[in-house]
Amino acid sequence: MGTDGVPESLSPKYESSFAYYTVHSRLPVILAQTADNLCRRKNDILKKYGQDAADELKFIIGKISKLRYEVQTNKPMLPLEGDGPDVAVWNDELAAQTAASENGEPPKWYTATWLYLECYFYRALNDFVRLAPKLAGLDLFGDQKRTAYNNSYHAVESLLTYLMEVTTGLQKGTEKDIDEIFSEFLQVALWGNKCDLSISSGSENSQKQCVLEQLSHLKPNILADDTAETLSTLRSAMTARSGDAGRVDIVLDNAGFELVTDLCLAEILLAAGLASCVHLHGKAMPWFISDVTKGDFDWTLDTMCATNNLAVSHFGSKWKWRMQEGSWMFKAHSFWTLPYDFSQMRDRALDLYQDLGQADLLFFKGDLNYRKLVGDRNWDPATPFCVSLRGFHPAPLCSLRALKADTVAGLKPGLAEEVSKKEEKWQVSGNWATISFCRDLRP
Ligand SMILES: O=P(O)(O)OC[C@H]1O[C@](O)(CO)[C@@H](O)[C@@H]1O
Ligand SMILES: [Mn+2]
Repeated sequence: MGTDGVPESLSPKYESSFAYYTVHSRLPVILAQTADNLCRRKNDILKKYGQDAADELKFIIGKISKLRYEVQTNKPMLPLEGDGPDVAVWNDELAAQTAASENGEPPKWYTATWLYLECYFYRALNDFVRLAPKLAGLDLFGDQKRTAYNNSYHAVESLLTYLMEVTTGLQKGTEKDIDEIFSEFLQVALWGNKCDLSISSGSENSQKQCVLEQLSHLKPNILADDTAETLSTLRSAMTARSGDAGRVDIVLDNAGFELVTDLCLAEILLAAGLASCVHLHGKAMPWFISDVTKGDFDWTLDTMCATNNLAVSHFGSKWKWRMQEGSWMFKAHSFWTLPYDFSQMRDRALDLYQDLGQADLLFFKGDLNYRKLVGDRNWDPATPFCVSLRGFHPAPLCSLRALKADTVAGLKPGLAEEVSKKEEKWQVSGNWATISFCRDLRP
């Protein structure tokens, strides 16, 4: 516990931690597979970017192998060399951490904080691409993300067929209870977070079964469920505006099946009259393998439009239309791909903090967003979720997360101990989840 009452940051310096396992076993595998993918895709890439980009491709592969060596041998992190509006921020942060360290040395792979080193890892990969101007825009994980969507296509079909039924029912006014629908689609978006590519070190990990059939079976694995408070806060905000629905934001996580589940939630919010517009926040660069960029978002809608399943193509065109008419908006602020936790947002990106403050409700999807919400710290799991936010509160917020990192707050006292008896690796297996809400920071 630090002097400020906030527990220590997670770090690979603790050998039994998931952070250690990540640096030791996951990151080197991700690098080897990324280099391997580039070699295998060489012909396709050169067809797209031109044969004269061959040297640059070789250069990137060389940089990736060098990074792998540096991670495995615990070398210090190096300043970024490429361009990008965030380079100065990254290099200033590296200099600040170097100056603040006991021996005046830069952070190293096995001793830095986990959040910083893992964010640096993905930013460094992007740096390599930025140093190769002929390959500008190349997404090192693009292929894996598209494969993940294609492999989950049957689950996408059943989910969107069901969404069509529900939204048609809502239009006719004969639908089931809105509370029930909201809760159902919240759980769909929650479990959509089970299948990201980073937890499986980039290997195929897509949703094969229909998620709807699994909801009741998965329900006991939701360790905190603040669905009712989330919905009632949304309704109170509307009542305060004499019934007018307002803005809801979704801070997205992964492309593929999870993105479709998040867009279903966005559609339900509008169709049920719980929101008048939804702002979707994606990433400004490829991030943690599967995170959604604007390119992934557009590809998903285009691919949906081109399929011959009625429901899938219907929502593909409807969602494109939503983007055009403005009931949906896609944003990619550079703060989401910086190494800071969200308690630092107000100081580092006041514009984003103020923008989020315009919403009635914020959804934060996934594990990394959760880690950034709680500062990636070693909390006692019974710490109230609002306390773990350490002052971050632009608007009422709800996190939907499958546990894939060893940090959690907001659980009832004793629950963590109970679950650990059922599954030893419960904090990182993705089998358990939380729906955690914070209305305001006052106790
Ligand atoms: O896509 P998500 O849910 O943010 O998960 C990202 C993954 O990356 C990590 O944050 C670290 O590798 C894990 O905790 C998690 O498995
Ligand atoms: Mn992710």
